[in-house]
Order: sequence, then C-alpha cells, then structure tokens
Amino acid sequence: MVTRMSQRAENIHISSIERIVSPEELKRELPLTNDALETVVAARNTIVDILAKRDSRPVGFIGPCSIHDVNAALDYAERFKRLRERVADKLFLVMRVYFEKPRTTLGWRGFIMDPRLDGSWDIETGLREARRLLIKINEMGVPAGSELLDATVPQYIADLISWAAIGARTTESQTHRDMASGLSMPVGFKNSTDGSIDTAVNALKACSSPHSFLGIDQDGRTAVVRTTGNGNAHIILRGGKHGPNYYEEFVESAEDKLRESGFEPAIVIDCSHANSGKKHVRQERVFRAFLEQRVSGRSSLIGFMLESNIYEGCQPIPDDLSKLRYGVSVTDECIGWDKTEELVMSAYELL
Ligand SMILES: O=C[C@H](O)[C@H](O)COP(=O)(O)O
Ligand SMILES: C=C(OP(=O)(O)O)C(=O)O
Repeated sequence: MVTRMSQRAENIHISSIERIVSPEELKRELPLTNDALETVVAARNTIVDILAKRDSRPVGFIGPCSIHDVNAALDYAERFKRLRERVADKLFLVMRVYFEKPRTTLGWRGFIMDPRLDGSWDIETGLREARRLLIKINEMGVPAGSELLDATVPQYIADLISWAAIGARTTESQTHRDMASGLSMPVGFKNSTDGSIDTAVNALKACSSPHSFLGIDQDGRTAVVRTTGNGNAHIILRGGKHGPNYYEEFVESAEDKLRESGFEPAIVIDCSHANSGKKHVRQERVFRAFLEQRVSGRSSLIGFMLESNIYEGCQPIPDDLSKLRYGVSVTDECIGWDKTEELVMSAYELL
C-alpha cells in the first residue's frame, strides 16, 4: 500500500538537474574582445539606422539554417566576409549564425542544445563552443544574427549578437516578447506559422514596452528582470500554412497593420521557410520579387533573409557522423555558396 509519506508531488518527470557554468564564468573564460565589440556595436547601429531609414541600404540576413560544424561555419564566414565587403556600399550583410532550432514536432534542436549531434545534450559545451565561434566570427568583422529561443541563452551570448530573430513558433509567446523587450540589439519577429501578421504586429507592441519577468542574472541565480522596452523591432514575412506572403498585396496589408498600430513600416522578407515551401531552389524567386518591389520604391522593405550554406540542399543527420557531408545543412534546405554570390551580386547591380 502507498503511504501518504511515500507520495511525491514534484520532479516526478525530472530525471536530473545539473548545474552548469554561469554566464559570468563563461564570459571570464571567453571574454568579448575589443575587435568583436566593435563589430557588434557598429552593426547594431547600422541596423537601427536602416530601420529608421537613415541608411538606405537593404540589410541581408544570409547564412546557414543552422550551425552544426564549427570549421564549416568559419569557412562560410571567410567567404561571407569577402562578399559583404564587395557590396558594402549598397547592401549591409549580416551572417545568420543560428544555434537554436525550434521544431514543428521533434528533431535536432541545434548546436547549443546538442553540439555533438548525437542526442547527448551537452548544453554546457554547446554554450561554450557557440560563444567561442561567435567571438571568432565577430573578430573577422562579420556581424552575427541569430534566433533566440531559450530565454536563458542570451545571458551567455547576446553580447556577440548584432540582430536577433524571434521565430514563427514563438512570436506569440509572452516569454519571448518579455525577453525581446530587454534585448540590446534590434529584433525581428516572424509572422506565425499560420500566416498571421497580426501576431507579429502585436509582438512589436508588446516588445516596445517595459516588462518585468523572472530570469537569471550573470551569476546564474534566479532574478527579477525589469526591462525598458525595445524600440528597434520589425516584422519578418516568412509565409504561412496557406502559402507565401512576399507578394505586394501581403506587404501592403502588413504596412497598413503596422501604421494602424503606430509603427513606421519596416519589413524583412524571408526568402526561405513557408515563402519557398522549404525548397532552396525557390528562394531565388522570392529574392527577385523582394528586389523588384524594393527597386520600384517600396521603402518599407528594409531587408531580406536567405538560407545559404557552402553547398546546396540538406542532409539528414546520419547515425555514423563521419558520413556527414561537409558544408551541407542538417536542417532546412539552403542555397549553395555560388548561388548566394550570384544573387547578392545581381542585387548589387540592380540597386
Ligand atoms: O528553420 C528551421 C526549421 O524550419 C524549423 O526549425 C522547423 O523545422 P521542422 O519543421 O523541420 O521541425
Ligand atoms: C526557424 C526559422 O524560421 P521560422 O521561425 O520562420 O520557421 C529560422 O529562420 O531558422
């Protein structure tokens, strides 16, 4: 017979809780360098200027769907650096350096959560190696943009991120709106997976106001976090379950909704995800439609996103990791580097 004293009311489904390095300890081990800080501050200021239309260059968020191999990420960053310098007078390019992946149901959750890609969930190593990689990329002069998914992660890496995304699956989440209201960098909110633009506009309203919520401090202790609100936020059209939303009528409708809510329209077109039906070959079509609208004077379109890797396509994560193909996405399909260069250079010619 179960006695009352043997019953338990908590941690029934918890198998373990392990302490890890605190944000402060990790930053002491891997400090922000002056060169990296310079990249971050300059890029954030430029994106703020682009949002406010003081800088007329479109911003491009380009890079892998997810980082899974540090060497391939650095190889990509070298190519990216050369390309971004070539087009810098007409385009401002930020590398997608995405470490956290939200999933529709199940799947690999990204480099921070599972850096070895084998289900070992060595999150402490993930945080450490993500921070180390971000320092190197920023020291090269390449600014990084990333989706912020776990509300604890920013304390470990946000000082190295120049632009953050809140994804389609979390734009409506109070936790993510609270978090975004305290972030130091500009933030893009995706429309939700059902295609709702209202959800993203509501997120802008929420995120531009102050909030108080529970988080951790730099020592890793539970703390009340009070924010001032983040006025540097914008929406990202990524399509939804009923199809793409990069066409003019959707952009106009988004502009109207933003104006009605008191925001000067600033919109990024995501050329991937539901705008491309997750087919890398369709990203070009979306990109060209973005360019056409932009060149014909639609100044609300302040930027675009391309999912790009060294080689095109994607691959499932094999049980034998030695069979992973170098430079190929392990999440969504990406365009390859040659196509990336071709698209960016064609935009450069046109702008
Ligand atoms: O960007 C990546 C994916 O679109 C997102 O993480 C969802 O992926 P899934 O539908 O394969 O789970
Ligand atoms: C997950 C992503 O996008 P979305 O939230 O639009 O699905 C992404 O950009 O990696």
